[in-house]
Amino acid sequence: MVSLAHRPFVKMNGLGNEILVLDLRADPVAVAPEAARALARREALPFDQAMVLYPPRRPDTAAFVRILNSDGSYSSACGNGTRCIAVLEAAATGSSHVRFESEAGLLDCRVHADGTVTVDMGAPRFSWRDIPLARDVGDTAAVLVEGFEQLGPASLVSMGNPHAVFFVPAADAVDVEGLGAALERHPLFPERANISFASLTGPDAVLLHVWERGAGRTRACGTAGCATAVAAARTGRTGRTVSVRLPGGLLGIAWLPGEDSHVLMTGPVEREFSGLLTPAMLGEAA
Ligand SMILES: N[C@@H](CCC[C@H](N)C(=O)O)C(=O)O
Repeated sequence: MVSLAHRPFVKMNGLGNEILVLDLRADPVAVAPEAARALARREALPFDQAMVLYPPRRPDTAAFVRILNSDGSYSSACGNGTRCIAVLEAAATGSSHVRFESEAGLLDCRVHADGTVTVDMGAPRFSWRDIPLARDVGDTAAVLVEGFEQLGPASLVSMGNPHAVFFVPAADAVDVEGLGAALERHPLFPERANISFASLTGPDAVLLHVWERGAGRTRACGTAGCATAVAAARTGRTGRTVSVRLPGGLLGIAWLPGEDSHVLMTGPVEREFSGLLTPAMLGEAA
């Protein structure tokens, strides 16, 4: 495996969701799960997701993006990370309209004058095979999860990655770590799942705490914000335009009209610092 030492990185965050950007378009190499885990250590470059940019596979995109969680596993989607790479690409090209491709499909991004970014996150998917679930559970809008019936039904949805959303009376009071870790690996979810706990705080307003697959509790998760807004609208709790407040701040989510319609996510990003990866960060001998 080729070392990543001396490659450039940019450390960013999207509402406190810690994002490491590795642009490998000029010299593409695979990022092994072990390298991701080494980089995510507290003494290296702690991140929730690494967004790794590879040369585009389609002429109408800026890059093909691979996404790694801090535990070294792969994801097909990361909303907060997509806003981060959109801002970098817009700054590099001078264009406010940027498009990427990921395993989940095309990601159309608009960078606004105030620095916020809107990403077209694609259409939610609701069938048990698409999420995926271990078996046909009937209506995925409301599913009692075995062993966790006290939480009430979960709304299950794929935003390119699997999500279970529990609507609870007080999301602030939930044991996110305990329940999230157990539910992430529940047998109902063969590819594990991102676990959200949401409370309605007003008309079309939701408070959200998230346990992320492969990263644990995070200050924000863009795809979970989308999944929660979709689940809230689908179950009649809200309309299709929802404000989602996370510990890291606010996301605006709009699910366009129609069951097959796309979800637009808007929120800010922060660029923190940049540099070159060192052997020490990668856990390699210098
Ligand atoms: N933080 C992300 C989601 C990251 C991927 C997730 N942990 C998974 O494995 O599906 C976001 O902002 O969407």
